[in-house]
Amino acid sequence: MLNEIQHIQETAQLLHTERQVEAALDTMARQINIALADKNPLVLCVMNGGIVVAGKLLPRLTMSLTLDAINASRYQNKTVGQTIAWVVKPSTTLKDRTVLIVDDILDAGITLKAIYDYCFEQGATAVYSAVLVNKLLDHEKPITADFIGLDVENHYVFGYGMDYKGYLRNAAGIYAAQQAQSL
Ligand SMILES: O=P(O)(O)OC[C@H]1O[C@H](OP(=O)(O)OP(=O)(O)O)[C@H](O)[C@@H]1O
Ligand code: HPA
Repeated sequence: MLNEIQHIQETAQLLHTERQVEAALDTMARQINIALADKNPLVLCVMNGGIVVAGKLLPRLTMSLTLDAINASRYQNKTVGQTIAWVVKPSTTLKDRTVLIVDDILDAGITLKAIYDYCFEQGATAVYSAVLVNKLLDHEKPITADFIGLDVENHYVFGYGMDYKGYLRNAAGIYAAQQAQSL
């Protein structure tokens, strides 16, 4: 496995540098600070991928807020999505709260839509979403995010929380994985 990960890392194409990602996070935070200034939001970090984005975004936010996490996993460390496994649900109540869902990537949009619906089912009054990366696909998605950092073309990407088979979430930039070879 580690040979494959090393190969993926060495052959990857850099799409957005660390500097570009940090600038995108600044812009997202500015927009969120305006939109949610007096909303006392509950920030829901979508584990695991959302952890880096949430960690980088939170110190940039200036309103009063609380933090919780949800773990809805559709890819389960693979590169093709399946049905969603609800691994962890938030421990705080969403009732009567404005929720800000924070995730690393909006790909097909199935995960975000399911979490969005879940928040309303739990009694949230308003639900916003922020994703660092929006993958450009040639078909409609069930949901769009309110705050988007960067667009990427239809590659399998990693870095800034996004994984390749569970690895490379710590890459300090956004990279496109080239086709994996049998190693
Ligand atoms: O738009 P979609 O096609 O539904 O995919 C996006 C979701 O996939 C990834 O999560 P994953 O299921 O890989 O779990 P992870 O956060 O633990 O990586 C990512 O973090 C998003 O939550
Ligand atoms: O391109 C991706 N990379 C990492 N995780 C993902 N989850 C959905 N799409 C992706």
